[in-house]
Amino acid sequence: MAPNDAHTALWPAPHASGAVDATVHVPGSKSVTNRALVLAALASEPGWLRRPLRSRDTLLMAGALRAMGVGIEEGVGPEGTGEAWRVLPAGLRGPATVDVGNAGTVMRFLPPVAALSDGPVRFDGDPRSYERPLNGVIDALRVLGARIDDDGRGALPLTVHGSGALEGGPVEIDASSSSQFVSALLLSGPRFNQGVEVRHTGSALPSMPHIRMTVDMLRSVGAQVDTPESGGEPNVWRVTPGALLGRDLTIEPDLSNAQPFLAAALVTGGKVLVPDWPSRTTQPGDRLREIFTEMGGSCELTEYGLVFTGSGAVHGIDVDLSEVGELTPGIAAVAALADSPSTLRGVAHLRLHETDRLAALTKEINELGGDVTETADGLHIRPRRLHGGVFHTYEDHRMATAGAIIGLAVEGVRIENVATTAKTLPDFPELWTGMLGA
Ligand SMILES: O=C(O)C1=C[C@@H](OP(=O)(O)O)[C@@H](O)[C@H](O)C1
Ligand SMILES: C=C(OP(=O)(O)O)C(=O)O
Repeated sequence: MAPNDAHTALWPAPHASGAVDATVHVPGSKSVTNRALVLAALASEPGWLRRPLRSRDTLLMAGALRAMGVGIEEGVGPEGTGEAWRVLPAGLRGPATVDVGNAGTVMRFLPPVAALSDGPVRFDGDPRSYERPLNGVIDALRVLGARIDDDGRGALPLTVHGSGALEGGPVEIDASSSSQFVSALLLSGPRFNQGVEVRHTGSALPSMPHIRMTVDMLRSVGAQVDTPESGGEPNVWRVTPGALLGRDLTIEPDLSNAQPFLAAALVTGGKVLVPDWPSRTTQPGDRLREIFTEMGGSCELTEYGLVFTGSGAVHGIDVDLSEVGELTPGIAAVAALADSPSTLRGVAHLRLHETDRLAALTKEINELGGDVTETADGLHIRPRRLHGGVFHTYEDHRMATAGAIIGLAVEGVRIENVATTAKTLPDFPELWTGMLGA
């Protein structure tokens, strides 16, 4: 295949001839892997990441940290089992160049790290990365003492002129367009001279579980973090300055990437086991147990993992997805196959994700004969009999997996650029056909 053919190639989405019955080993979490890499890079001693996700977003994060002088070596892990990365923190260096691709975690989490380096760090990325909001991070870093050159749009490309340290202290931001602004400032906060106090001042903050993930992971490497939940003021997070420990961390499976496989059990009336589903987690994908149960399935968390079983019936749902926005494309796909209408709410910020997900889902499901309308903050989905056709993906991994869910139930769906799943799940086509026993 010529280099650009992958972008226009059409993948015939497999149609399920019966109920699926499979065990699917889902690779590590993108959000946990990229936080673990940042925290290990900022630590005062080496650490291990076991079973890290190796996908475009996490390889970009590792590459960027290496460019700033951090050692990230291939290893087999302290017990000699499983793939692992050994992270060797070092004085952060500039000049360096960072390619963020279209990874929200890389473009938001790394400018604060770059502010701690001893020289200029240039950030650039895919065309879409220029359109994704970064103003919360840029403005906050300037208030906290950083020098940043950008073109004044509050977005990429930009250069952070690191001076070896950052003063830190209190800062107000409007993070209503992305929770990643808050996570970004908290993750590097222990290394700022005064730590950091982040006060969110805008309208509702999305993706709260991802902020809890940031706080949990900071605490697990020894940081002191005060949060609204720990008795602090609403919308205020405070991180005390201090050294971070190097940890030996095993990365949980990516529960948002487990979504299409659970959806397969739901829409085919089958059964899927996802091994190593954590019994306690901050990942938003854990909410699927409740959401897909309401949509017609049932699940059991066993010693082997999560067993999700479809009943043969798929019901519509009325749900606020503001906390778990990244689950929207997969839920919309299932809702398009349901026996009653759905309303998905609280996700206006998805217009600023990998693509405008509300517009993309509406257009692509309707082009297969569906009846979806956009609302101010979500989607109305009235199920209709769908037909085959091309499902465009707009370089959005979750559009590709949403199209694959529909393809299970609708013959003749062809997914454009299924390779875009490499952002977080490079093995998707193989895992999908493996699940179907093909
Ligand atoms: O911090 C994270 O790892 C993420 C936070 C969320 O971002 P938004 O708050 O921008 O939706 C989520 O959608 C994204 O997939 C991952
Ligand atoms: C919104 C997402 O990614 P990002 O980390 O690029 O924001 C996502 O994975 O659904």
